[in-house]
Amino acid sequence: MPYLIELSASHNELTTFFGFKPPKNLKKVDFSFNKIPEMNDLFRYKGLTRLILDHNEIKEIKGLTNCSALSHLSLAHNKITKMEGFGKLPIKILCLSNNQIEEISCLENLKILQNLDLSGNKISRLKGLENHDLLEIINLEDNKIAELSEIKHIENLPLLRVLNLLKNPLQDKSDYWLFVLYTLPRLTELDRKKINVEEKVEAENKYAPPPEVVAAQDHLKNIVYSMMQPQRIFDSTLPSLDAPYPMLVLVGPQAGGKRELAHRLCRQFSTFFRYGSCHTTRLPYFGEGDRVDYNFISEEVFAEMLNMGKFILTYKYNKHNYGLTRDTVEGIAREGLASCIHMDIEGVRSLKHSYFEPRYILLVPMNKVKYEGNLRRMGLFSRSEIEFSVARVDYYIEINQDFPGYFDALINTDDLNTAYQNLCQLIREYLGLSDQLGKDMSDITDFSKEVYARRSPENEEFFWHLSSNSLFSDFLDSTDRNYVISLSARLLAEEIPAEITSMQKRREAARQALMGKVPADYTTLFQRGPVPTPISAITHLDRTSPTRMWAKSKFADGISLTPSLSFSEGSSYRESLLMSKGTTLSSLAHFPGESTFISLETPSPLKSDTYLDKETKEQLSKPSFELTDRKFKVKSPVYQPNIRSGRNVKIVLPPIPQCRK
Ligand SMILES: Nc1ncnc2c1ncn2[C@@H]1O[C@H](COP(=O)(O)OP(=O)(O)OP(=O)(O)O)[C@@H](O)[C@H]1O
Repeated sequence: MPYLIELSASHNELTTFFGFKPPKNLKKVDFSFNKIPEMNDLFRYKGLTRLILDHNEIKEIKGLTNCSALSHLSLAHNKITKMEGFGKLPIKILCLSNNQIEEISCLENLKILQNLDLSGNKISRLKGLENHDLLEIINLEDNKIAELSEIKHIENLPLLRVLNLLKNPLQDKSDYWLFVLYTLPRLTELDRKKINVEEKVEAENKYAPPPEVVAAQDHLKNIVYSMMQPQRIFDSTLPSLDAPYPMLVLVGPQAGGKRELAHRLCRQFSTFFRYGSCHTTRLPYFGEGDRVDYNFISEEVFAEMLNMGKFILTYKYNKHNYGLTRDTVEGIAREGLASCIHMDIEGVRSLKHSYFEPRYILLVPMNKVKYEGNLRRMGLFSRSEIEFSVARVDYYIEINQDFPGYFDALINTDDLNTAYQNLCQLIREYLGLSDQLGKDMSDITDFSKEVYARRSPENEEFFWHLSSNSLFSDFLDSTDRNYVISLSARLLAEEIPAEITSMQKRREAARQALMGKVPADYTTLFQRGPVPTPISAITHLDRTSPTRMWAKSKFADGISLTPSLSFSEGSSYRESLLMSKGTTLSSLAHFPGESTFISLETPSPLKSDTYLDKETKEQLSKPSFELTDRKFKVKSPVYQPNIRSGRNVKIVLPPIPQCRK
């Protein structure tokens, strides 16, 4: 049969094959399911392209070296123990499944191999599969591959699309799936399952998360851990809900002068800012003080603090952990001051996810040669660390260019003194301070006190004149702006059903709490520990009864309360804004002066709270106190005023205007 092209002799009892003169054109041969124990030398079968010898009793691959056209060889279900005898054949499809092979070998010359089936063997390593640039499909099901690290042998196969590692011990590894997807990003099918895009993104985010994801995860983690702790109203929550707590964040590359500038700034603007020291697990550099520059802590303490929900943000730099704690910020806010903090860009990314709206000042040494020299002179960093830090200069500049507005200002720190002058100028502008005012910061508090002390219905006109011509105008304008910005954002944003339900629940809980009703179960769920009674913050008052406390307050001693929002129904919005921004009944209670009239203030959040319904507002605005002949008498306590700690220490927090994220 000289023209025979295809021969199928499967399912017989043949013990040998090709014991005849080969037909010239024979290309495809199937001798599967026979009893062939040994392969003959096929040197005469040069035209053979496909040879199937599955389900025989062959122990050794041999006799193929002259089959120069063989592209498909299948020897499944035999007794082969070694991969050998392929020579330089142009094999594209090789099936050796269900044999007794322990090691992948002799494949290096199969340069155009595309499909390899080694399932059902005893293979434990993937070594030997490298450099097969055309390999698209690998089936290694039911083998003994146990280590995820084996995957690295196939990670550079550019065309690998389908991989089967089912029934291998490495399947038991918890991160097997995502690890393989991350290591072999070009796969479309793994373990007979199509891979979807979400899984690929998940794998990428797990093993090489982009910085934005790291920051988002950090924020998420810190929020969750902090929510697991007893909840309280933070000192940094300003009475006007629309005004963010003022914060200044200096950001820039390592040892670029952030810390030094922050300290100098806080010294000069001590009536506005307090240095907020981050926590770190790195060792102190020469000259750095514990709790002065950083809080130096061990890895264990850091981890514990993290779990206890202490941090607002954390980040890693140079293998060391850094974090800004809630306590740091609240401690400063309690004193009525703004926080001045410095951190790396990683921290900023996380902080930008929070509700804080700081001013971010980028401090960059533009002269990289000088910066490198500074780093070297410090003698603290290795060569690679210095190179990394210098490279980060461009990184910071790129972020600033690529994301306009990401930082509020950029200051060149080549010369620290000039940088400081520029920084001061900037801060004065933010604070709305004229040069003259800025020169004597210590007067600010007195000045503010004076303004407030003079306030009364009689001199209201003077007050407005003053406030519209001084730093307070900036203060008010900024509050207005914040209000408008946040209001428009709120109006524009479409809430999803879950958000709407959540808001309704929160409003209801707030309403009920304000009405004096027992909070709903879910409210108490979060209050594991004793929830601080707002009133307890006023330490000089009787704690036993809120009502008595008010009655026994300093009025009796002749100290007056200046009206706040509680002239309320008739009071102007402008007034409300002014008074709500940190000027509270309790804070003003410290200033002696004429007691013109008194009424119990409605806490400013309530006044500005657009969520309250009419009925609640009316109830809340009912005066519970009355002044007759400068005497103070309790009528009926409608609710307990929500006066928080920290609200009564300083009058005005620095008016950092306009939020920008
Ligand atoms: N442009 C500069 N010229 C001279 N010295 C500088 C300059 N910039 C920083 N330094 C010095 O480098 C040292 C490190 O600065 P600093 O601690 O303020 O940096 P940092 O940015 O806070 O660093 P880290 O992020 O590591 O805490 C300080 O002694 C500072 O005086």
